[in-house]
Amino acid sequence: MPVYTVSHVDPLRICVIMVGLPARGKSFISQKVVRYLSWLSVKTKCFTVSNVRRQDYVNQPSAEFFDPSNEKDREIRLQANKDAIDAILKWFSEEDGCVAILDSSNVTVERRKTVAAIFKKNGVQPLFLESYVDDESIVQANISDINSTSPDYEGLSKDFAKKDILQKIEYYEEHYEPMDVTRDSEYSFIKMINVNSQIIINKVSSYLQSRIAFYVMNLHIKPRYIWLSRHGESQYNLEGKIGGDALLSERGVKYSKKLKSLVEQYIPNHEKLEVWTSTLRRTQQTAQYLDYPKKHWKALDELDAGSCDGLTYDEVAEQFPEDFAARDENKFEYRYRGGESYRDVIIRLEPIIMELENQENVLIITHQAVLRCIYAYFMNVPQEESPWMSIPLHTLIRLEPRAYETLVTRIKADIPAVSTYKEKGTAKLGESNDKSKILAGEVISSSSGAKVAS
Ligand SMILES: O=P(O)(O)OC[C@H]1O[C@@](CO)(OP(=O)(O)O)[C@@H](O)[C@@H]1O
Repeated sequence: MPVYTVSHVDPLRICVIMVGLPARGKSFISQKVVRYLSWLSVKTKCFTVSNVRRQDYVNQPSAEFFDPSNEKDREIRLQANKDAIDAILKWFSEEDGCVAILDSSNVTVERRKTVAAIFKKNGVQPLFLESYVDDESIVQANISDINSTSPDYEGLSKDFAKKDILQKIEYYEEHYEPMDVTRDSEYSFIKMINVNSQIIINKVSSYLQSRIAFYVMNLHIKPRYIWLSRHGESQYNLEGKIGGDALLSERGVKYSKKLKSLVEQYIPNHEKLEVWTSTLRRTQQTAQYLDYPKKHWKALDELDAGSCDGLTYDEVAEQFPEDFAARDENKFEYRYRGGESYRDVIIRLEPIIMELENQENVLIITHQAVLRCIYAYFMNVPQEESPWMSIPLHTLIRLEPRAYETLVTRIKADIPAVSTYKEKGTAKLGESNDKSKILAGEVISSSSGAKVAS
C-alpha cells in the first residue's frame, strides 16, 4: 500500500470511519456529514466501499458474497476496502482534503485496529462513528430505503431484496463487535444508539471532531417537511433597492394574507407549526396573520449590504463600479464594504441549521440571500452556484429531506410581484433562472441530491 504523507498526525486531516451492521443508516449519516461540512467550506468527501466493489469487482452480489466463511469473496471485499483507503490517502495528499469518510462496516475490533493504524501512520486522525441500532422499526425503515435506492437491488423484486438484506445482516452479525467504552477507550469515537436516542462520545477533542459530534447529536430521521418563504414584496423591492428595513407593498400585504390560507391548505399538522422570522419588519409583517408561536432570529436577517444598503443595483454600479464587478465575479466570497458576504451569512446560519435538524414543523420567513444559503444546505448546491439561485417572491417552498435526497415543491401564491433577480454582468432586474416545471396548477416540483448505496 503506498504511503502518501508521513510525519505527524495533522489535526486538519480526519478520516471518519463508519462502523455498523447493514441497514443502520451509515451511508445516510455519511452523506449528511459531507453535506454539512461542505456547506461550512470544509473540504469533505465520502468514500463508499460498496461503490468501489460494484465498479471494480462485483456488481450485484447475492447475500452469500458476505458469508464470512466464504474465503474467496472475503478477499474481494478486503481489496475493495484497501482500494477505498488508498483513494482516501491519495485525496488527502493530492487534493488537500480535510475530512474523508470511509463508508463501510468495520464491524470487528481487528479490522478497526488495522484501519486506524494505516490512517495514523499517514498523518490522518481516525474518528470512528458507529451507528448501533437495535430498534427494529428503524432497521425496517432503512431496509425499505435500501430496497428502493441501492443499485445492488436494481431490477430485483422487493421481496427478494428484503430477504437478501436480512441474510446479509445475519452474516455480519456473526462477527459484529460493537464499540465499547472500556475495550476501545484508546480510540476517538462517537457511538450513536438508535440514531440519537443515546450518544456515547469518547476522546473527541479537536474543533472539527466536536463539530461532527455535535452535528450527529442533532440528527433525526422522522419524516418531516421544512417550509420556507421570502417575505412579501416590500417597498424597497418595488423601488429596486437593496437592504433596508422597509414595510410591505400592497401586494406584499396581500401575500401575507394569502400565506395564512396556504399554510392551512398545505401544511399538515399546522396547529403545531412554529414560525421563524428575521428581526426585520418585512418578515414579521409577512407573518402577521399566522397565529402560531413565533421566533425572531437576528441570524435570519438579510445579507448586510454595508455601504450599499438602500441603493439600487444601478446606483451600486455607478458609485462602486469595482465592487459591483468584483461581486459579479465571485458573489459567494465578495463582502460588501462594511457588510457581509454569502460566506459570512452561512457562518451565522449554522446554529439555525442545527436547530432545524432537530425540529419537526417549522416555517421560515426570511430573505433572498438567506434563503439561498438555507436551500443550498438542504439541496447540496455548490458554493459558486448558490448565490445565483432563483428564490422568487410570493412562493411557499416545501422541502422534504429524504435519506438520500431532498424533494422540493414550490407553491405559487398567484399574487404578482416584481423580480428581485439580478443576472450576472448587468444591473437590470429581470426574469429569474427558475428552471422548475409547473406540474399541476399552482404547484411546482423538482428534486435534488446524490443517490448513494447503503
Ligand atoms: O445577493 P443578491 O442577489 O444581491 O440578493 C440579495 C438582495 O436581495 C434583497 C432584494 O433585492 O433581499 P430581500 O429578500 O430582503 O428583499 C436585498 O435586500 C438583498 O441585498
